[in-house]
Amino acid sequence: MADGGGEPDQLAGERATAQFDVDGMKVAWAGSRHAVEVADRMARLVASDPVFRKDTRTMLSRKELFKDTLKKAAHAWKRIVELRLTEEEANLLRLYVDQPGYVDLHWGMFVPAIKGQGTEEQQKKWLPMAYKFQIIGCYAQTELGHGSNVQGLETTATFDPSADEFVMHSPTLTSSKWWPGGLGKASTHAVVYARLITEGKDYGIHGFIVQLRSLDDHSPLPGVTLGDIGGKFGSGAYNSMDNGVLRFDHVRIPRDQMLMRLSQVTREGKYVHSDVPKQLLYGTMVYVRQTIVADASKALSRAVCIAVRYSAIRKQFGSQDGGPETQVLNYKTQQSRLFPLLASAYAYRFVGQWLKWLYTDVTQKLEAKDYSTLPEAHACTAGLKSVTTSATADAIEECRKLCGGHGYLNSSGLPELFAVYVPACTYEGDNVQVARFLMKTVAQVATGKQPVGTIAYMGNIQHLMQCKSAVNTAEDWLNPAAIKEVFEARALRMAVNCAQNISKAPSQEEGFSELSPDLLEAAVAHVQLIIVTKFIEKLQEDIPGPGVKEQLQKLCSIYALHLLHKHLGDFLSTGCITARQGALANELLGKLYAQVRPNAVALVDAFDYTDHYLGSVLGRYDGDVYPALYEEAWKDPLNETVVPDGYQEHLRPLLKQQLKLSRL
Ligand SMILES: CCCCCCCC(=O)SCCNC(=O)CCNC(=O)[C@H](O)C(C)(C)COP(=O)(O)OP(=O)(O)OC[C@H]1O[C@@H](n2cnc3c(N)ncnc32)[C@H](O)[C@@H]1OP(=O)(O)O
Ligand SMILES: Cc1cc2nc3c(=O)[nH]c(=O)nc-3n(C[C@H](O)[C@H](O)[C@H](O)COP(=O)(O)OP(=O)(O)OC[C@H]3O[C@@H](n4cnc5c(N)ncnc54)[C@H](O)[C@@H]3O)c2cc1C
Repeated sequence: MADGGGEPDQLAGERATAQFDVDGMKVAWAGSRHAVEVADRMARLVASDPVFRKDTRTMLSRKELFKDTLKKAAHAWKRIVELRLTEEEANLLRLYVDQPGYVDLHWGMFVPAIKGQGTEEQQKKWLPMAYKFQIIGCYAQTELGHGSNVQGLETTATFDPSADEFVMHSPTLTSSKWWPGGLGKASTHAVVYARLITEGKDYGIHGFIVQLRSLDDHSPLPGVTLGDIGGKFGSGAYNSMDNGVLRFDHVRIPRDQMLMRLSQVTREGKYVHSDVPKQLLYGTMVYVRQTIVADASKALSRAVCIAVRYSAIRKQFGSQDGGPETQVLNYKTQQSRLFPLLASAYAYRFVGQWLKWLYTDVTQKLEAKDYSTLPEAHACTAGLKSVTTSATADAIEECRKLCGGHGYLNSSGLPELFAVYVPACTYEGDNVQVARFLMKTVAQVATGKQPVGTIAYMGNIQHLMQCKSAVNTAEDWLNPAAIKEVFEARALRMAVNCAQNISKAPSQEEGFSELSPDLLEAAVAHVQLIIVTKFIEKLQEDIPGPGVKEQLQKLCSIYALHLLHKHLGDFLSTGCITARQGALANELLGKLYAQVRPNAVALVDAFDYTDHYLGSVLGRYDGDVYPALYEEAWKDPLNETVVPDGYQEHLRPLLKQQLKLSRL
């Protein structure tokens, strides 16, 4: 037993109570036995390499942190090349290095933008250089004056037929590119979004590949002003990233650096639009939003892993007769706050896996010039991105609170995790696009068109507008069909209500604007239905391993029923359930929490995170929390001297003066 009541063996005891096969759950979480093996190997590779240490990261100055990020990125690349890692392995290695940096944007947005919007010829020219890191790229879309409103961007790319070149220019202060990651200090190139002007006409926003820095000495090219936009929220955290500012003063680039898959400018300056839909301009955002959903489950599962393990270690208050103190995980309030987050981590994981499949499917269809599923892919990625990121940010903060005071220490890993994660709510936009898609679908259903995919349920309008839930006992809520029906009815009724109210407005745009808060709620209901449905569908698959499916069934019920409890107002006001049925759902939740309790530690073990990746003294696998907390404190630079800097100037004179006064 450790000093002061911490019991490392406590977690071994917790693991012994698990009622399922943890290895089987690891496979369900990772997606396949192969995925577990690769992830495990890459996580250990990173954890055992001293260059990837991150335990003092929050104590570094911004400059030190940035240099450390450059070092880690270069070292990661060296290992990738030396070990001839596959793309899958390399992606995982970067994930476990766990330090935001220019490489995220290079691989995550620059390369996909060229792949999605470049012609075959352009891909052949630029991608090999990007793949070998002969150039470093970023994605320069947002400006000081406009972020969400992409059509409002002001940077211009004016074609000069006499030189066969585009002239890139920043005409106003607000047209300065502002925010792009990797732009400030690292990138040599960018995909820049600018208004295309040719033959005196403005054709709107298009993408251009622009070289920004010399490949010899990294200095900005003539006419290019570059810098970092300054420190960001939290210590360590996203400050490792050089989010940047960029201005152009009549910078010339060759015509063939306009990304020309969607539209072209001819040698004479004629603008030609191809048969590819113009929405593909936003294709990189669909791609990256899909990865952001997958990242949500990673961030959430890390926070939950820390909070569950620590809650099993931490004890507060004894029994009335002076018996042993209670693990805080045994408090019903702790369970009712923590277990829905545990269930959400699994729910987001499975919806993320499905979304990856959807994206791959859409990409294959686009290659075959079938654009029919693009609107649904856009709505799903935008909606899921928005719902999962905001819930995850809230959940990380909730996990911090669930760890009490120690959760507020940097060494718990939770403050930095929150600070790194929270901008995910902001970048890549909000939910309004989903609502537009829903309103279009409602209008199409009214004309008799049968919707497909995630909106197929809307075709069942006759039933869903009128049905009443048949739930009569708490256990009836264990039936996935009962859950699905009420989530579908709620989402459809909220969408139809919005459509009806919009139709009463003087114009559709006014209706949209007036009802946008309600539209947002309808969009959230639709997205929550998708998450619940994909979890239920996952359970229809063959899931090997004793007890694994049973645990997932419990988590699925918890995920859905906690949403029902949280949004009870929606379910009641749309008449989908009665107050009694709502109370029964809550009753079942309490029972499910008790059933999850003995499995909680094993359920977070199934995430298979190394202590390095978790980066938390509270979430250690061995549970030896108190000695680690104690040891971490002494590493703080403030403890380098016993008497602090500043004592002679500010403390000593004060104390002496007070002493003199008291002697008077
Ligand atoms: C690697 C990890 C780190 C990530 C770092 C983050 C990087 C970034 O932040 S990059 C910058 C991201 N920027 C944004 O996300 C901007 C957010 N803004 C939006 O999404 C806006 O709503 C935006 C741009 C779609 C509005 O576009 P605009 O053309 O004015 O609007 P709109 O008329 O609504 O849309 C036009 C059509 O395109 C469709 N559409 C919009 N977006 C997409 C899309 N991504 N894919 C397919 N179709 C789309 C709409 O549904 C609409 O279709 P229809 O005409 O059939 O109704
Ligand atoms: C850490 C970080 C990294 C980033 N990386 C990149 C990058 O690599 N490349 C890049 O180009 N950009 C990047 N961005 C920029 C990011 O994409 C934008 O911040 C984002 O799109 C939001 O735009 P904005 O900041 O202008 O907010 P605004 O659009 O000004 O939004 C402010 C508020 O207004 C609301 N709002 C805006 N329009 C509407 C509307 N039509 N209806 C209702 N409400 C609305 C928003 O929801 C928000 O609440 C990054 C941002 C961050 C924070």
